[in-house]
Amino acid sequence: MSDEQARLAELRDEIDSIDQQIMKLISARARCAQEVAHVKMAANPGQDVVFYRPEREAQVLRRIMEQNPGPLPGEEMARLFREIMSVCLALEKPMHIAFLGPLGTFTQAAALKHFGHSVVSVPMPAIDAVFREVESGAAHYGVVPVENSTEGMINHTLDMFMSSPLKICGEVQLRIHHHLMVAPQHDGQEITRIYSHQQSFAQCRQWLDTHRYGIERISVSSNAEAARRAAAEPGAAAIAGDMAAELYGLVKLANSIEDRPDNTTRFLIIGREAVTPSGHDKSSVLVSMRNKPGALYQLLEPFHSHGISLTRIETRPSQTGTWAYVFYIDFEGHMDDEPARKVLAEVDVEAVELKRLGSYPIGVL
Ligand SMILES: O=C(O)C(=O)C[C@]1(C(=O)O)C=C[C@@H](O)C=C1
Repeated sequence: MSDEQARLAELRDEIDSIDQQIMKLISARARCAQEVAHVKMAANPGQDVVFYRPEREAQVLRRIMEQNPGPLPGEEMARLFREIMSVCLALEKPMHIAFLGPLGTFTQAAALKHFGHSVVSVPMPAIDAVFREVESGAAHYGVVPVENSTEGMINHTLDMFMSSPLKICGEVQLRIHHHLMVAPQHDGQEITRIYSHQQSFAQCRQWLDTHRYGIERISVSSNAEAARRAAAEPGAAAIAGDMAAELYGLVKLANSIEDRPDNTTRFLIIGREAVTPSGHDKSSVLVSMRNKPGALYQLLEPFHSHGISLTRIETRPSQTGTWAYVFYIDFEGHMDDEPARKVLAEVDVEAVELKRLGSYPIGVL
């Protein structure tokens, strides 16, 4: 045996022994999670127990990132623990997560990034269908896109909150990489049309104008649908992401063709229960103000005087009156925190309607 072989054998023995320890520790952790489930059930006999605790998960992931000794990057270490928690939660109770489908969309990728892979992810045909699935109790939580760094807000999602009783329980951001892809059996053939979602076309406009100018662009309901068509039709290509490429077995002709390298979409997790403070939270409210001079000032002034930072304010037409508007506001902190309570009490006095959409941990991964 050469020196190299001897050293490799020694290191592999060490890895085997470490794996053994990791396995024992993960099993011990899983038994703890099972015990947590028993405690939760005993404390709420006969009730619909909430097993998923977003605030606790965020705390665990933050601690892992803070204490990670390296050489693995903190985010990679947290991703491993994301999956460990996901499988522990599945032992307590398998979670059904509705998402804006079909299979292979970026929303599915976001759902798996947020909840880990040990959930049952259920594709829905539209954003309102995701809301309905969670409202009816058929799914525990839902995942919907809310904004893209290139294209702006997804108004359909914002508008759903005007009528839905659901709460926002979390957020997750996903870097969006678009690829131009074709079916392997059609690779090398002339491309006569490209399928994609209109948002993806918008995010790749410059690249397409430069590299595939003049080829017909056909908007379809999702990137995954675009990939499905490209898989079946000669002469067709799709712009879609990795999940869709994998699902339909497509080959990439060009990688990461989005015009902006930081192209990111933010998704919301919607559920039926409010989330308790995690220590690093964000809140969302919808406010409808009287249509009079100074209304916006009156709305924003309490946030300023109590030192609360707004992270977003969007205006949407109200669904009840012509030229009436509602403000969709995100701010730092949890609604149960004293300053936020005071602000919302003051806003409530001036507002026609104040709807608390939820407080939730700021996305960790
Ligand atoms: O702490 C809890 O309440 C648990 O159920 C345990 C645990 C975990 O594995 O750490 C699992 C699921 C919850 O979403 C949060 C944390």
